[in-house]
Amino acid sequence: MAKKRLVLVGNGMAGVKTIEEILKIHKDCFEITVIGEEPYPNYNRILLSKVLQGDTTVKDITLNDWNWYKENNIRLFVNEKVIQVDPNAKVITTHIGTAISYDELIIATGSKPFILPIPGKDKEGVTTFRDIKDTETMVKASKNYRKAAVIGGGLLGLEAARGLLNLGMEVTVVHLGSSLMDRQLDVTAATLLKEELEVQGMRFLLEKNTTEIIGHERVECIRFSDGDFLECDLVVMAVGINPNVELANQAGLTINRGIIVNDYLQTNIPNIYAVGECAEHKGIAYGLVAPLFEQAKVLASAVCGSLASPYQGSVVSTQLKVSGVEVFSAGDFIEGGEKKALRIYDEQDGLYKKMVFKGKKIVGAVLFGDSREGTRLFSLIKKNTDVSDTVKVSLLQPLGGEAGESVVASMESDEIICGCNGVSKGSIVQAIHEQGCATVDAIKSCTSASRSCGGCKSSISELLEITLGEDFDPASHKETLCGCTDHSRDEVIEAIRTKHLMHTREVMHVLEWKTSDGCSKCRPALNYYLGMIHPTEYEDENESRYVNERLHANIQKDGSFGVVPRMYGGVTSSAQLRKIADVADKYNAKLLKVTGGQRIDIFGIEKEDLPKVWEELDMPSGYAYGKTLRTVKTCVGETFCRFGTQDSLSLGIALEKRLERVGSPHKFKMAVSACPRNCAESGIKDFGVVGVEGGFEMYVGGNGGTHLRAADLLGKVKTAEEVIDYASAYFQYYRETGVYLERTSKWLERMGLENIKIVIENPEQRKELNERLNLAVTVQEDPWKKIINNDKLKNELFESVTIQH
Ligand SMILES: Cc1cc2nc3c(=O)[nH]c(=O)nc-3n(C[C@H](O)[C@H](O)[C@H](O)COP(=O)(O)OP(=O)(O)OC[C@H]3O[C@@H](n4cnc5c(N)ncnc54)[C@H](O)[C@@H]3O)c2cc1C
Ligand SMILES: NC(=O)c1ccc[n+]([C@@H]2O[C@H](COP(=O)([O-])OP(=O)(O)OC[C@H]3O[C@@H](n4cnc5c(N)ncnc54)[C@H](O)[C@@H]3O)[C@@H](O)[C@H]2O)c1
Ligand code: SF4
Ligand code: FES
Repeated sequence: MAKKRLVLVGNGMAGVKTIEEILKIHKDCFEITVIGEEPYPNYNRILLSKVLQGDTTVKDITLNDWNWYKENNIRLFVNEKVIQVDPNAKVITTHIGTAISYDELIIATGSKPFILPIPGKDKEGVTTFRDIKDTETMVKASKNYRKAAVIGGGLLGLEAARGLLNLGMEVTVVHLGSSLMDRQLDVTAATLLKEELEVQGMRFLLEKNTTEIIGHERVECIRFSDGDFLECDLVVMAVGINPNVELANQAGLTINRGIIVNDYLQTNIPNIYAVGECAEHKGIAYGLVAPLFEQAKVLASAVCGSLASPYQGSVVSTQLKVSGVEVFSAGDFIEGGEKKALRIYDEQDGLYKKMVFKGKKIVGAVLFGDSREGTRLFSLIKKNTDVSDTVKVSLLQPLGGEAGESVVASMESDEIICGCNGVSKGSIVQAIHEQGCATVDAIKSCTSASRSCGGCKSSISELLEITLGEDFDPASHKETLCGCTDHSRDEVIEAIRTKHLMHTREVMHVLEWKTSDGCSKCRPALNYYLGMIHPTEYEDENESRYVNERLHANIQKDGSFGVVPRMYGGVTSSAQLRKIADVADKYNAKLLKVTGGQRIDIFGIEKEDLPKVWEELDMPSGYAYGKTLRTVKTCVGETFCRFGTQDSLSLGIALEKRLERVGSPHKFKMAVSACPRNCAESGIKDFGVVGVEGGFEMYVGGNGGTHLRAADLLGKVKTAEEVIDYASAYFQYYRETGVYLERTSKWLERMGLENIKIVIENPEQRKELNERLNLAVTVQEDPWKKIINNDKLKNELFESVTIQH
């Protein structure tokens, strides 16, 4: 008997997933034809954000390559757009006249980005962000132009903006509403998100309605309804999507927003189905892959005539794919009426967690700053679990109770680990036991987990470790420096040393980086490692640093900057205070604030005024923005305090002078207290000193921030000189062995206190560490002075801002 002819229009994520599911059920049931308008085989659209951000390449996001179609006897037509369906003759026709008959037809034409219907929308330099072509347009623009405006502060707009920042552009996100990601976040989470992204260098214009795109051939600026302008030479529209129903309309299918389908994805015309973003089920057209893949499974069963369970709609969860930001949102996250919220908000550390309950059930959640509980909460929401017997706040802690315990370990077998592909913990454990999967890639091949957004990779890796126990081979789960390379941090360091590599580009070239320019993760890390290894030869690459370090000041919420001059040991003078007061008045500072590190922060300085402020202050930079020694906090000590046993002020000042300016993997905070009353809080510092009878105790690995940790005792010495000797060796050892962006609290736990002690207590090694640190110290120069004395640098960094009124 001749096989039935199955035709798929749309070679995208939902359509091809349906074909994969069909092949799993009946490999040879159909003669399959796929027609796609794009010129590529099926690729992972989700990862275009990662391509733009420089974490992967177009080559690496193919889901099914050309061979896959051949191997499965699928006829593939690319670069062809289907323009007609004749449901009576059961024939489709493409724009170049290819006519194909079908018995069953699946329409999976996805969505079209919404384009604001405003004058100038067709100008050169205006793009959407939907496919490979758009991504390439943006990458190309970033090579020749500098100022990008992203219209739309939703998931897509923010991921695009992060990518453009990584490509070196100045990026302003223009958003219509008053808070970002308004479809996924409440106002508190959106505010925290905005603050975090501003720190990363993104600018925002909220409550702005774009009315015109202005320019000759190419965009030069955009105009808003309130009369303001924003200069830009690239505009990315990310203001939502509309189901692509053009073809369905022509075919006579019933349409609302999308193509109306029933619980088996059938349209109103027999033998025609719709799946993915183009389909509308019970009034909803979904825009995330998890529900679309659920639809694909149901449709595959239905088309194959298997007993399919009906599609009943989906609860969705989202995560923003921007490194350094953890945001999670699921279900119905806005409280009110019957829906009651439970919130935890740690304002100081920027952690926010909210659950929304309706009766006995949890119906929605928002997490900011720490999204580890997202998988569990989403599972409870999806399963409609009765949580009335649970202490609700415990839902935001790992099940085992112990903070830090693995969330994955405490998950039930039927809980979902890979949200995109609907793969449970049980299925992954089964693949490990029964199919011998021992790596994340093997799990991906066997179960599809981690095949889409990749957000579940770390959980899968953890599950492998838990399940395989001693058989777990960490080498096969080697953590690479970032997605641009297969090399780990240690391998990169080794290559820099042995091959004497001297430039980030050289490292990328010699180690065959997968991206041409690296990304926001590897560039700053390479810049640090190169400087640490070749202190006297390497020339720091300012452009590889994050914005605060590049501009040597702390960017604030409103785009102005905070300036913190150095005050050794927290000691100042009336002359310094007068200068600070004068500068604050002259440059309209909005706030003068004593910081937690005992320094004065001058807030509200405009970017272009920074060099003048520094010049007039005539004080060294306090490095409040730097990955280096921040401050040495001191108590007044024996000179003034009746309890003091040591001179904490002199020691604090000496330590600060010894270690200042030298780069480290992350910020490094110190304190010296002159007695165990510990007024300088030495127990929560990276290196803290406490004066005791007959000497000093030295404490290490403390942290008073998000991951609160009491410091461990490193040892006791008799003199201030010995403290400086130990502290310097400790700092240098951290510089040499720390992973970039790893605080000492984590580093210490990774290395083990005893192992660190063996090195630091060894006089020979301590001497060598000090010598290597001396070398790094010799090349340090005050960055404020350097910029003041260099007109070129000054102009490059501090030219005026782009927003005009
Ligand atoms: C940059 C970006 C990042 C994203 N990140 C995430 C994420 O992190 N998580 C998540 O869940 N979702 C994410 N999404 C959304 C996700 O990619 C989509 O939901 C998913 O791709 C939709 O699948 P689809 O098959 O319905 O549509 P598509 O993948 O768009 O496929 C439709 C295909 O049909 C083709 N086509 C259309 N009309 C015709 C025609 N007449 N003839 C022939 N071919 C035609 C189109 O060219 C296209 O290739 C992201 C989207 C983008 C753009
Ligand atoms: N990480 C992820 O899950 C992810 C990433 C990217 C894209 N996506 C999906 O891709 C699709 C498209 O994303 P999106 O962000 O464009 O859609 P969206 O609808 O989620 O967000 C669009 C945003 O643009 C704003 N907006 C609307 N009109 C505007 C105007 N005139 N000026 C300024 N802002 C305006 C809206 O308020 C909204 O916040 C969505 O389905 C999304 O879920 C998901
Ligand atoms: S730590 Fe001791 S010496 Fe220092 S101020 Fe406090 S009480 Fe005085
Ligand atoms: S959660 Fe997206 S691939 Fe697993």
